[in-house]
Order: sequence, then structure tokens, then C-alpha cells
Amino acid sequence: MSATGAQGLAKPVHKTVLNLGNLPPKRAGFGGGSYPRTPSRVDPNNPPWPAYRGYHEFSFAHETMGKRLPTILGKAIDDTIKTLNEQSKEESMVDLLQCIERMQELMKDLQANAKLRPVVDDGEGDVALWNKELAKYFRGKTFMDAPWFFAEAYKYRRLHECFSISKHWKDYDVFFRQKCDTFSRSGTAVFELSTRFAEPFHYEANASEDEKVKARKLIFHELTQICLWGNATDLSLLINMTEEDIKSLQSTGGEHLAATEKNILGNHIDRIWALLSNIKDGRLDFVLDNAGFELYCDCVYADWLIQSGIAKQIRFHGKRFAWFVSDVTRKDWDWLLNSMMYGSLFSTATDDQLQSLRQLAVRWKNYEKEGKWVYEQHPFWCTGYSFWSLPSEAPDLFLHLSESDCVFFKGDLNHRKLTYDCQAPSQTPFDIAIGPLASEDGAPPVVSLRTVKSDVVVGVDEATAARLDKEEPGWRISGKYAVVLLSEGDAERKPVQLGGETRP
Ligand SMILES: O=P(O)(O)OC[C@@]1(O)O[C@H](CO)[C@@H](O)[C@@H]1O
Repeated sequence: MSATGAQGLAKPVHKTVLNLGNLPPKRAGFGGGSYPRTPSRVDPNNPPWPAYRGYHEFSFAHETMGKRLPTILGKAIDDTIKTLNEQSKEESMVDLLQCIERMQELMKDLQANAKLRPVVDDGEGDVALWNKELAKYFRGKTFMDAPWFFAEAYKYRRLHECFSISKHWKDYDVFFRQKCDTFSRSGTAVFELSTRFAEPFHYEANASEDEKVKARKLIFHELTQICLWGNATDLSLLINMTEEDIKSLQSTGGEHLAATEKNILGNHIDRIWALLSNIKDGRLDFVLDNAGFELYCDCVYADWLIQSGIAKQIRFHGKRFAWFVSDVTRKDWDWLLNSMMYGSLFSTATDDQLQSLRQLAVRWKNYEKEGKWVYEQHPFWCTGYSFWSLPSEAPDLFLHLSESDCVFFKGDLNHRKLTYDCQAPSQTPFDIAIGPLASEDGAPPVVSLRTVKSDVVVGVDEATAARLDKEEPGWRISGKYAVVLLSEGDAERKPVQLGGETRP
């Protein structure tokens, strides 16, 4: 019946107010607390929650766009000048000089907060993707008023353009020297790992089944943390550990782990182990972050996952060109494996240490030959799209990832792209924050291993985030805290839907 009665007279509406104080609290991201912008209205300039933009003085976006990026570009120019001074042929010197001039132009644009112009057609496969996105969503936008992630990614694409239109320097990596240096300076932690993991399962020889199961779980917890904190290039957790500590870890596992895991604010390691320990001969994927030491930690982790029998194949996803300073390219991947095998980076190392490092290198290079480890570099990873757009802008890649048993995303930048780098409430569940990558048909399990180095935080309870905001103002960028978050994806693994068609 309508509110208008039989005689057509409006009757007062009686509201029944329920007192629902005992219901469970609302989860952010569902029902009343869903995305403030509905998914169909989300686009790269309008993420599900408000974007961080360079002009937001309260955010790390401001610091990065205003100070960090010009400093990084200045250093890149210095590196190129160094290379220029090492040349002898006129043609390549003139060519490189023009690259430097283009970098100086980019510096001017950045410092003058210029409008974002289209990317020049340098023959790369991603030009159309970039220019489509610029035209559709960022016409008239500047470095400071476009969303932070897009503006920052655009700057790295423009830096690539400085070289990609040259004749002799198309693939020059202005960050390569820096990346190699970081690894060479990490000797202590490098050998700490190589001497333990050259033969990671020898302790199992005399162990009972029950002991093996327990030890694997503990090692998985530790290794996940190594892989995680490798992102902060900080292995303090491990290098301070004595034989005694390790013994105590084995005897009092739970307590010890609780102590070392206390800075992981959202922690799904147990759930991840529950997922992985049920997989046999599976396929895992790593969407890589930094080259050098972090990549080395990723490989130690991946090696263990192969040797444990959980995975029979691991696919590593890197970048096609120099990206966000330290991201892994094919050259960095080759450099790591080959310098572990043939290089002499660590002048004070003992024979045993060098031997353990070579043992790892031999095994890892064999994995590559046998197809157990595959390095890939899809162009989508170097675009200005967040991973919310992965199924729509790179359906081939989504289809490919949907065949994985678990996709690990490393580092802060990948986490920003997973979560659309926007001002989501900290208590937003991870699977809500990553949108389509959790909810699409066929979405694989996704793990984010991230030390927190920028503003966006999800999967962390409201009270913890509020306390840290109050007591430790820089906590979101310090790298002191971390999150290890899992989205189980589409549990039924329904066929991926591409443009309305169903996979057979
Ligand atoms: O991705 P990573 O190496 O973990 O972190 C990289 C970082 O330091 O630089 C990025 C770009 O400014 C930020 O997302 C983050 O603060």
C-alpha cells in the first residue's frame, strides 16, 4: 500500500527504528561503505576513492613530484654525461648528446609543471596505449594535477623516449650503474642467504614427516619475510641472527615469529601458507619490483618454492625498459645470474661463500634452461594504467595470469597499482581494494608483499592506522612497516570473460 490512504490524504509515515547494537560492524567496501565512486564510473583520473595528486601537500605525491623526481632526473643526466665522457666515436657522442638535451627539456617541463603532451612515436608497442589514456583522461592536465601514479609513470616513459628515438642509445639504462652497486654492497646479506640456501633441504635427511612439515612452515614464514624486507634492502632481521637464535626459532617458533612479524600490520602469511602447502607442481608468478638485492631475495624464495615441490614453474615479470629507477629489466636479470656465476663483485668473500653463490647461480641458470623459471616482460607493466585496468587493457596478460596458482606482487609501487593508489580507508579489505583483480571471473590468488613506502594503506585495522598517524607521522613512507596481503581471487576459477566471449 502507498503512503496515501483510501481518501487520498497523506498519512504520517511511522518509522520503526531498530536498535542494532549487537550486529557485526560494517566492513569497508561493502554495502553502505562501498567505493565512493561506483566501479562503472572509475577511470584513471577518477579512482574508486580520491586520488593522490602532486598538489596535495599532505601527501608523499607532493614531495615526489616536486623534489624526488627532479633529483632522480638530475642524477640520470649525470650518469649519461659520465657515459658520454667514456665514448670515442663522433656519431655516437653526438647522438648521446641529443639524448642529454632531451632529458634537459624534460627537466624544464617537470620544473615548470608543464601540461602532459603525447608520447612521441618511437616505434614502441605502448605508444598507442599511452596516447589513448592521455587523450581520454588527461587532456590539459599537468604533472602536478594528474593523479600521482599516472604523472610519475608518464615521467619515466618520457625519460625512455629521450633515448628510444636515438640511433645508438635506444636501450640505454640511466640507472644500471646504481642497480649493480646496490647488489655489490650487500655482500653480508647475500652470503648469509647463499650459505643457507645453496642446499636448503639437507636438514630433512634425518627428520620425521611431522618434523619436516613443521620445519617447512617455519621456513616459509621466514623466507616470506626475507622476500618482503628485501624490498627495503634491509635484512637486519636475518643478518643479526646467530646459530643460537636460529635454534631458539626452531624450538619456540610461534613466539619468535610473532616478535619478528610485529611490523607487518596486515599479515596473511598463515593463509598464504595454507594455500601454497596444498599445491603440488603448480605454477607461481612473481611481478618483480627492484633489481639487485631484492631480485636476489625473490630468487632465493622462488628456488625454495621449486625445491619444496610446490611449484614446477615460476614466471617472473619484469619491465621492458628502465622504470622507476630500480625496477628489474631483462638486462638486470641476466646481470644478476651471470655475475653470481662469473663476476668478482665481493673482494673480501671466502672461498666457501663464493662457492655457495655459484652453486645457486648454476641451479638458477639450469631452471631457466629447463623452462622451470621463465622471465617475461609484457608492455602493460610499463604503462600508466593501474592493475584495475589489467583485464580490460591487457586481456591477454589477464588470461595468462589467470592460469597461475598464485601471483606475487612485490614492493610499494606494485601495491599502489593494485590499489589504484587512492585514499581508501586503511581498513578496506585487500580484495575490495584491488577491485577487478579479485572479483573478475578467473581471477587468480594474488599476494602483495609490500614494505609501506607511500600513502595508500589497506588491509590494516582502523585503530592501528589512526594510532600510527598520531604517534609516528612518517610511518606511511618510512619503510619500517609492511603488509603481506592475500586475495583468494575467483575460488571457482570460472572461465575468464573477454569482451563477452567465454573461453572454451
Ligand atoms: O616500489 P618500491 O621500490 O618498493 O618503492 C619505491 C618508492 O620508494 O618509490 C616509489 C615511486 O615514487 C614509491 O612508490 C615508493 O615510495
